[in-house]
Amino acid sequence: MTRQQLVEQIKKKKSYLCVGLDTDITKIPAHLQSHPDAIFEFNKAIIDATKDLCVSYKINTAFYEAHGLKGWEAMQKTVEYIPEEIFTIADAKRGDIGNTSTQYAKAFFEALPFDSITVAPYMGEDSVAPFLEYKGKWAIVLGLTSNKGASDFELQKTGDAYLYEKVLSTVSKWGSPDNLMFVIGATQADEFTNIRKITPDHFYLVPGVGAQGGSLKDISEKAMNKDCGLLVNASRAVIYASGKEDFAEAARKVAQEYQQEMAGYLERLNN
Ligand SMILES: O=C(O)c1cc(=O)[nH]c(=O)n1[C@@H]1O[C@H](COP(=O)(O)O)[C@@H](O)[C@H]1O
Repeated sequence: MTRQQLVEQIKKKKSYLCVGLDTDITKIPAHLQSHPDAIFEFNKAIIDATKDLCVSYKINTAFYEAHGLKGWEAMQKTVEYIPEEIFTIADAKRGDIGNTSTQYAKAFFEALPFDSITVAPYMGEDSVAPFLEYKGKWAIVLGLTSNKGASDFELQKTGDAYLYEKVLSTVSKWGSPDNLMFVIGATQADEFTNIRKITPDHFYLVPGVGAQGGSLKDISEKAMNKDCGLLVNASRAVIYASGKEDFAEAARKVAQEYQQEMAGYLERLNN
């Protein structure tokens, strides 16, 4: 998917919501747990209930890989079920020496039809480059993450800048705002303004609202750019809104609350 197509979807749906399909078999409603294709059945119901409210789905591959071959099959069926116009993210956090990254890129961009993949930048340019060679596909590189461990490396100073600042300014030269995004945790509100200064044009994938307590308001007010420039992810807050038979309606209700709040921030952008 191109940047222009993504921006059009955001405008059309008045939403920059990404629903995270972190589908944990132990957390899905009891009546589905014994289904032979439980993960896909759950995802299908969530997608049907939320697809008009979000512009992206993020499949966290860990929750699928944990089930071996059956999990990979559920992942494939899920990504193929997602409507064409919705941006798909393989949250796989890959990155290795060049020839290995090339195989990861084939796995997620050719064998599976994802639009994008999350990538760790620690091994440098040759580990990220293979993900940037596909037209219409994206690498989403970890910038400043939402977790406590972000302070172990990302928020350590190297010279007079934080390591994450160096990652943003260096990695942004490896691709363009048309094929490269950054992960910025919603819990890192103090840094949003600074981050936008370093990378004014890039899209950010922003996880950490909902269960991790990050603020949609903060990120939207401080880090939106003229194209919106944000995909805000919520996983548990949406997909586990109810653990009962009404799980899909409950997910829709939460997604709708996010979408309506987002419509308000997008409206301000236009004025
Ligand atoms: O790359 C990610 O998606 C990611 C980066 C980050 O800094 N923090 C973070 O929570 N994530 C992912 O975003 C999702 C957040 O899930 P919830 O906290 O349930 O909304 C999970 O799939 C995490 O693996």
